[in-house]
Amino acid sequence: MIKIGRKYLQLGPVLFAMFFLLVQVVADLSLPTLTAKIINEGIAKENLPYIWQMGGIMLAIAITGWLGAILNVYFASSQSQRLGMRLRQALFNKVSYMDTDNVAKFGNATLITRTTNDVTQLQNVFQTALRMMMMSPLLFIGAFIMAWRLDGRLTLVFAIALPILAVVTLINMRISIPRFKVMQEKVDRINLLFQQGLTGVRVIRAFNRDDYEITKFDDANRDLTHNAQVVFTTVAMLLPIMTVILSFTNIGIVWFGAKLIGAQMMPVGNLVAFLTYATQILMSFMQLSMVMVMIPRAQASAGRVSEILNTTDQITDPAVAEELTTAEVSLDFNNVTYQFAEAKRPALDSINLHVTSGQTLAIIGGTGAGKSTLINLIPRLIDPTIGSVILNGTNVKQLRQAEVHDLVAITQQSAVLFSGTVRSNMLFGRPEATDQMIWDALTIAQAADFVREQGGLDMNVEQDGVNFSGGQRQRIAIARTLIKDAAVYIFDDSFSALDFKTDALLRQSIKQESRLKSAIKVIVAQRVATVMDADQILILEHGMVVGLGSHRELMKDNQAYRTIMQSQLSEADLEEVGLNA
Ligand SMILES: Nc1ncnc2c1ncn2[C@@H]1O[C@H](COP(=O)(O)OP(=O)(O)OP(=O)(O)O)[C@@H](O)[C@H]1O
Repeated sequence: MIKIGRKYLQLGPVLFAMFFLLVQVVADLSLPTLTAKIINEGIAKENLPYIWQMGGIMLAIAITGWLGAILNVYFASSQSQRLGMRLRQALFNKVSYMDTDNVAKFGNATLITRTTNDVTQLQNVFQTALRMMMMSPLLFIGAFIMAWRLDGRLTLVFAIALPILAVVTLINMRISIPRFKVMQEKVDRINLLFQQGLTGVRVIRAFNRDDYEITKFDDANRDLTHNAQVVFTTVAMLLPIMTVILSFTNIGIVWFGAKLIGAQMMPVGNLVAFLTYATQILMSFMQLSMVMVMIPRAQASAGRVSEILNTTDQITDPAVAEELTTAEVSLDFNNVTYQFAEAKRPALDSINLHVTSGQTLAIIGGTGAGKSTLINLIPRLIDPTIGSVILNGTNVKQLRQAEVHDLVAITQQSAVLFSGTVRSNMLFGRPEATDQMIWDALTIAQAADFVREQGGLDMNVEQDGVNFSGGQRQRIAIARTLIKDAAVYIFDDSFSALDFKTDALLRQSIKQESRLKSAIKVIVAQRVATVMDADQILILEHGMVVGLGSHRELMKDNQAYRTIMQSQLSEADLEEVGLNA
């Protein structure tokens, strides 16, 4: 937590906050003594000029203290808000560049809780630190010294009151601190269930699991509520206990004070001032204990936030990046093997590929064969466990990630659209694109007609593109990939949501578009019809290459390819390609 404070707070404003706090504390501590003086010297001796003079001084001190308090709150609040703002930004930046593996390891729910809830905890504790945490010890010690100066004998009352208060506070902290610490994890769980419930709402409904999900959420919600109730009730109980202790302390002070006054050993004003100091001592002690309860929770939040900020990514820019020396487009896989961290066997095993400018590489294979893993290696979303991926003659590991991302355009398996308009989604692919360029890309992707019909480029796109059909979403996502000026265009099973005719038209348009002529196209597909006219067809099975060649070559001597053909094409189609059913 201290590290976070040192990194995100500004020294100047923090010193100002401390200074103004000191002004307030000095004012608060001097007023009771002046009250004693006014009573002892002014009221008791009926010295009106003295009362006026002292009254004026007290008013000036009160106003100074009040200004000190306002300015302290101003600096404390602006610093803690600034810390929150910068911390949220740092987290967002970190997550934006984080390895996809790390993002998956944390999970969306906790990343959101940590960026919102945990940062708010830290913001609150720093706000409190710059005020209460500094004020309470100063006030406690200061009031004790002032009370001692007024009458050392009366301070013996605290020898009874403070130990009782300390024991009560310790018990309170022992109950509340562990529960405060786990609070964030319980909020995580709520977020996770809520997110899952929202994204999976259709599946849940289709399987009639609404009650099950609702019960699960209810359990988590009750758990959080119960925990919070215990914590806050325990902390709240401090106040009435404190009031009782304070009342008994005051009774003790008045009792002994009256005796001292009766014996003419203490003036009346001192007793009045002493009572005020007693309140300040006990109140600041209680405030301090409440702050102490906040610290472990904030410490837990600081740990959770730092865990994200300190995550080391496996995929980083090289210390000295290489420059691409050629504009010649090519893609090579040299003996590439990839194994997921916890997996028993590689998802890809010894893959060798050589694709040249203008070629289309199609990748076909069953579910889990390793198709997505293979294409994720191209834009360096993951790095090979063994071997290398060479783009335009250079190992992608030697290039800056931004350069690799510039060279590769990709449409993921599930089309992701952002809330905004069709235009804003398209500009995501190419910020400087004109309307004409956008329409051209939409036309190639067979999306122009329905976009025109449904409202044009300014048509609203809702979050996740829910106001489009699956096929329409897919086509806009493809258009967004096509508008980019890239060396390699990748379509990860992106044509699966399209009907046969649109699929064929789209591939035809991509082939004819002169801008895309020299680029490499990588098409992952399940349908043979989609891959048949590719220059190279790669057949993957359990991460291994079981066939690589053109349709004609594979038809001749590749049993795996022939089997896929037989399983997918009609008898008439098989006759046409020379295969009997
Ligand atoms: N994050 C992961 N951790 C561990 N194993 C994984 C992970 N992602 C994928 N795998 C495994 O790696 C293998 C290849 O997965 P991949 O997603 O590349 O298959 P795919 O051919 O694209 O499948 P599909 O056609 O179903 O999308 C599978 O056996 C899968 O279970």
